[in-house]
Amino acid sequence: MTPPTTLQEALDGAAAASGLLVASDFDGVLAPFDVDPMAVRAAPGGIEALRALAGLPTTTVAVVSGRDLDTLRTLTRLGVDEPIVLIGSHGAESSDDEVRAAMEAAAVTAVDRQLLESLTTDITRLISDRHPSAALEHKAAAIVVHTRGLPPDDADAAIAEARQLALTHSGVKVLKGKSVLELTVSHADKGSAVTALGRARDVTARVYFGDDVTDEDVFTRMTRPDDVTVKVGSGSTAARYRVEDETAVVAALHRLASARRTAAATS
Ligand SMILES: O=P(O)(O)OC[C@H]1O[C@H](O[C@H]2O[C@H](CO)[C@@H](O)[C@H](O)[C@H]2O)[C@H](O)[C@@H](O)[C@@H]1O
Repeated sequence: MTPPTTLQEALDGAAAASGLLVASDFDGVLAPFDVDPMAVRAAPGGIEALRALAGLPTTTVAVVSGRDLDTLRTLTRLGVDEPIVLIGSHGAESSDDEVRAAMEAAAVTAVDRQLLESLTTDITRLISDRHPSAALEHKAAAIVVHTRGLPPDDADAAIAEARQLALTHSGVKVLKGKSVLELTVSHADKGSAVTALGRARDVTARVYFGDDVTDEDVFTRMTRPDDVTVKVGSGSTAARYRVEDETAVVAALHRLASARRTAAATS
């Protein structure tokens, strides 16, 4: 069979799979950025499209994020009884038992928590003494330095100094995201969590939307012919397809839901 050449063809192909996993990153993919991380809201229609997909037969839906699980639930407004899997803290946390079991070896330990505590003390002092206009976000397994909205020189200096300081704490992983430097003690990654979910549900096609470096862990793991990997926005990527922004993601999700509904009705 000729491989699909456009995203639409690829989505239509995935829609006909016997078992389908549809997973999406949150910030910058389902939700536009905001200077205040807690003021973020999902783009209109995105969560509704995920709900529509999750209601279809043999279709697994997940929202995957660097956010804490609790924060992700609050921001997506997805209820605990809804059949949509949440994967938080870059794979370290999940609402799904099988994903949690698969990621157990990467769980945060008491030693990791101690490391995070001492790192947090040092980073908090650095930011309050030298970069008070940068903001800090505290998560279960990480501390995040936020620089969105700062003049570029100030942002660069805050990130560079925080990175230097983090490197003096052996065992801390440094993730450079969009206007953020995430300093984490987690050993998990989104790619392992998403592929574990796909295995647990026995899916034959997987679709993933992501925009940032941590989503590349998913893109590089999803290389089967029927996998559809979609990078949102600019920048180099291992994804097979690209869309411009959150609005295009919502449109793609609705198209996928509609094609899968048709496939289910005719099978
Ligand atoms: O994996 P994601 O769902 O993409 O989460 C990655 C990080 O997203 C958040 O930061 C980003 O969104 C903020 C709100 O719009 C924005 O202010 C920041 O500049 C972005 O990088 C979140 O705050 C981080 O904890 C996540 O790791």
